[in-house]
Amino acid sequence: FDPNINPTIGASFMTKTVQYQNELHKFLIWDTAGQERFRALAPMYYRGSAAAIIVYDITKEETFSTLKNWVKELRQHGPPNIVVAIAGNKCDLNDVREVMEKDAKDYADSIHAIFVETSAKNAININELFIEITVEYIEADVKRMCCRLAS
Ligand SMILES: Nc1nc2c(ncn2[C@@H]2O[C@H](COP(=O)(O)OP(=O)(O)OP(=O)(O)O)[C@@H](O)[C@H]2O)c(=O)[nH]1
Repeated sequence: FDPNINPTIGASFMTKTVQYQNELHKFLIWDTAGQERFRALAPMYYRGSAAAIIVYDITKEETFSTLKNWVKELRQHGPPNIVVAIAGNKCDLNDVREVMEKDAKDYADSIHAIFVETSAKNAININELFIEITVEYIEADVKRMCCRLAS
């Protein structure tokens, strides 16, 4: 975590490896810029993706509304089997919270998305988020394989 990080220009790339059931799973991550002026670039990155993490700021209600637009866009133009996860970030700032955890969780459930509140600053629930995505991706993959074998 770098408190003085500059806003993302276009997109930035990073990797993260998580361990789940004695296997290592490597994520190749495109962090797309949040600013509206870069919005048109996002499809280049989510088009071939296995998962998308949509992040809002629990201290800013408007970021939760923007998130809903991203969900709509992903559903319309993203890969059909993409795993969607919603992260309510900055949960270390609970005293200035504007988005209730229950409201966000109810919304995530309604669209069958993974939901966690995170703090990039205090490293809360970051690994858990990636583990949940790993589990959902593996389960979906197993289902796909079973369908292929059955047909
Ligand atoms: N308190 C707190 N501040 C955070 C946390 N995560 C990010 N920030 C701060 O929030 C600001 C924005 O963080 P960014 O990572 O640039 O946010 P972003 O949404 O990726 O922005 P773009 O790069 O423009 O897409 C920075 O000042 C960060 O230091 C967190 O978990 N807790």
